[in-house]
Amino acid sequence: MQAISPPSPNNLKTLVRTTTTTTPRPLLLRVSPPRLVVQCAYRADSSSVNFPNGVGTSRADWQSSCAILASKVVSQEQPTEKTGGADHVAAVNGHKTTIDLNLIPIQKVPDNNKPHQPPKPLTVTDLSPAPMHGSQLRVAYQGVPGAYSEAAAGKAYPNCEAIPCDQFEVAFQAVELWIADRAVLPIENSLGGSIHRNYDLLLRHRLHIVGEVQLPVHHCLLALPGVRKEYLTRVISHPQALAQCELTLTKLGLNVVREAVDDTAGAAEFVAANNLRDTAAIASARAANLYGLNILADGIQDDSSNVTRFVMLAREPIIPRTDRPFKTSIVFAHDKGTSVLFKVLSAFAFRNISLTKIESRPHRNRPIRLVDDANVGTAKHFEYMFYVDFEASMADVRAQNALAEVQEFTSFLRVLGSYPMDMTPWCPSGGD
Ligand SMILES: O=C(O)C(=O)C[C@]1(C(=O)O)C=C[C@@H](O)C=C1
Repeated sequence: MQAISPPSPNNLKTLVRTTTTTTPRPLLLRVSPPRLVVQCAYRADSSSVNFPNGVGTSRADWQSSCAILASKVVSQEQPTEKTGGADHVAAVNGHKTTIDLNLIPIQKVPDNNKPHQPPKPLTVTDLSPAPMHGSQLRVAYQGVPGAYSEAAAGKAYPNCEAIPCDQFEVAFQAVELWIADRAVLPIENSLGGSIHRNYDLLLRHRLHIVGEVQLPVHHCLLALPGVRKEYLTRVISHPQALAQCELTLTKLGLNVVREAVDDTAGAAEFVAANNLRDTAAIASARAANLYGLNILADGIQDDSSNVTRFVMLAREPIIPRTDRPFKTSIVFAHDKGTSVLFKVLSAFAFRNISLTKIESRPHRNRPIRLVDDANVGTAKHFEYMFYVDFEASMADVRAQNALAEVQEFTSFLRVLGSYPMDMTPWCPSGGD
């Protein structure tokens, strides 16, 4: 198996930005230094139930504690420092005063199969907040047109204006600064696993998850017209796409260098714009169409039911309901690391609430906990933030009680969102 070249930030920027293609450019914002924003959405009062000895109470204890805790849910959002601000919008495509939000999808000219010249980029005067009435919803996504995230934005919000952003962080900021109304971001893939960057950004920013969409991801191997597999020395794509196609690439005899770039469609654009005859891109059929590439191989994901789950983010949460299936996403931490994990998870198990996802990320504020033992030395435990998705609405009393109990065992708890589950019929061959 070939090693994937580490994505050097400078190279990545160069890859996507030095192209001369006529497609819309992604939105670029200057990103402020990372700050951890911590807020507690649910709290119990000070008369909370304590478990003697920390661990090891019986199931009966747990259940009675659940009943006691039932009345203790207090919804309270702590005021936190706002991330971003108008002053953060400064560097856009290398210019201080110009922002490029070319939003109109490229149309094909039927006879020469070349894209139209795109409309003129928008300027800084277009940075005013979105008009609330009679206008299209503006949806930020990471990548360039033809990216799967753009397709996910279209699935989540048909007829929206899709705003390309060069990084995930920029998509968050676009919503915070009212440049966009929503962001649609990948969070996990059935083959490649979690998109960790977005888990970290969910915590750092104050946006709310207001929905999810699951998009079948159907990858193609794209190259310039006339290029054959035998000519290839390199395959470029988003790291997730490379991971999702690794076995198939090997089966196709493509034991060539893999190189990671910012997004799949950006890879296609790069191959086309630089007339690379030794390089193929993994991207969607739509990207092939947009950038004038041929499809050398179709459906090259290692599993035909390859699906990426995206979350929709907004400045305000939606009001949870109980008349349709809802999911709730939370993040929590505890001073004693993983030792409370069982207690937290049992709060859901005892109420028959199914968990759909558990993820852990390093606790950036306190990554290591030292435990001294005079006899044997010092144990160095890693500390985590735990992300859990469960199948219940926050309007459901079971979920409220479960969270009241969870906060008893956690030093930090935040509800990231309670939102309708994507229940669209299963259609894995649906393509991109
Ligand atoms: O590069 C793209 O086209 C994206 O939309 C990003 C992304 C991802 O981050 O996982 C989205 C879906 C696919 O899983 C591959 C890549």
